[in-house]
Amino acid sequence: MHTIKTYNKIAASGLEILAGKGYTVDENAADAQGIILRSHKLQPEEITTSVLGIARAGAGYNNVPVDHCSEHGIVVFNTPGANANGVKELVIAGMLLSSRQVYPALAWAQSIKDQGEDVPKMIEKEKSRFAGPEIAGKTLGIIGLGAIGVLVANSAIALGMRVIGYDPFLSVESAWGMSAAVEKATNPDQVYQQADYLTIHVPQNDKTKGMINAEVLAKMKDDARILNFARGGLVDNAAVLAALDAGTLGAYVTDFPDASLLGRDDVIAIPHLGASTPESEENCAIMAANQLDEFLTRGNIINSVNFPACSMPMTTGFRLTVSNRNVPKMVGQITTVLADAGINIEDMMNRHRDELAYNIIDVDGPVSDSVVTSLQAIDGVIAVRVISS
Ligand SMILES: NC(=O)c1ccc[n+]([C@@H]2O[C@H](COP(=O)([O-])OP(=O)(O)OC[C@H]3O[C@@H](n4cnc5c(N)ncnc54)[C@H](O)[C@@H]3O)[C@@H](O)[C@H]2O)c1
Ligand SMILES: O=C(O)CC[C@@H](O)C(=O)O
Repeated sequence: MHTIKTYNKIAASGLEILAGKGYTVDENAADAQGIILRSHKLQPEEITTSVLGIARAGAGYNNVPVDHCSEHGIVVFNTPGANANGVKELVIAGMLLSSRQVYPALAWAQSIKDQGEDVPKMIEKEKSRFAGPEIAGKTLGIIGLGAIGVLVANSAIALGMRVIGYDPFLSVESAWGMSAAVEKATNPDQVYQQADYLTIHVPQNDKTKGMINAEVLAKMKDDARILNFARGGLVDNAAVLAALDAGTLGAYVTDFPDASLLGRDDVIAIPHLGASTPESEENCAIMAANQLDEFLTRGNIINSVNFPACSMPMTTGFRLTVSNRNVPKMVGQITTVLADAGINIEDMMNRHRDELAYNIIDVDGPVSDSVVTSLQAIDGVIAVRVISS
């Protein structure tokens, strides 16, 4: 049976699924076939040649060396939407915290602890320093209308806000789930210019890194508040600090603070708690465990970030999976090897995504080592697995 190596604290409900199916789950495993992790920044040298699949129990996978995995035919999974509600709730809290100055107000209240009977009088006298606007009637701008962005949009509408969102790759699922009251921007500037609150919910990648920079900040209202529950690298912290110092930005709420952001009343620094709820942690762990099990035991790919979705029920007791570069004549060469070995294909699925393709082939009998060697020898084939039930 397979071994799964874990990094970070993965919810027991997910690990129990794997243990219940006979997997060995071990944070010290040396030659695991699967890895489950959360925010651990996985290095290529930590991925042994035994690894077939890696499941990120969460949405963002910029801590996994995906290109390296693709080169070696390792399938990387994430758990879309599984922690979206946890993040949404903290985003709403972040808007309220930054608006009503809850953070400096609480700190001040604690600071007068030794003032004895004067405390109630001081509170009434000083409270006006911490007044702040309500969010109802204000405009929330959202960049990225995926699992989290849509939930935030719908909740903000329910709280009486006007919501304008931008997502050039809006999925059908997001469109179905989003309130019709959400206004669709055709470019991000429309969002930046109108937002009283701006929240970003996009993945961090080469195209989005540093997207909130001095140029964007210059387009925003002077008292706008920015919320970043996506990734630290999306925001240019130096530009944010300069805008806060210049009084051209109201506040910055971030789940990804670095040292430069700490110790200020106008920065609400949260230690990456967006998905730290029992519900989100369990949802992510269960989804990650089930996807890894489906892949390791049946070769089915669900919610991969580098390979195409490809799954079908096992029609025979003998299955082959082949990953290959997405170039012409691969299927022909693979099926020829099987035909030459007298192996009959009962069912087959071939899917591709960008530069990679994946084949599930159910055959009528055992596949010998020499057939596997012939398949591996085809130029463009990355990995071959034999699975039998
Ligand atoms: N703070 C936390 O604990 C926490 C938890 C979950 C997710 N996250 C982060 O939030 C991100 C979003 O999570 P999600 O579950 O909503 O992911 P998702 O994949 O469901 O949604 C991301 C959306 O961003 C859109 N997008 C991509 N590039 C864009 C661009 N340049 N401009 C506008 N939209 C763009 C996509 O089309 C997609 O709809 C994750 O990638 C992760 O980094 C953080
Ligand atoms: O595992 C976590 O706590 C954070 C997960 C979050 O950053 C994500 O991208 O899903």
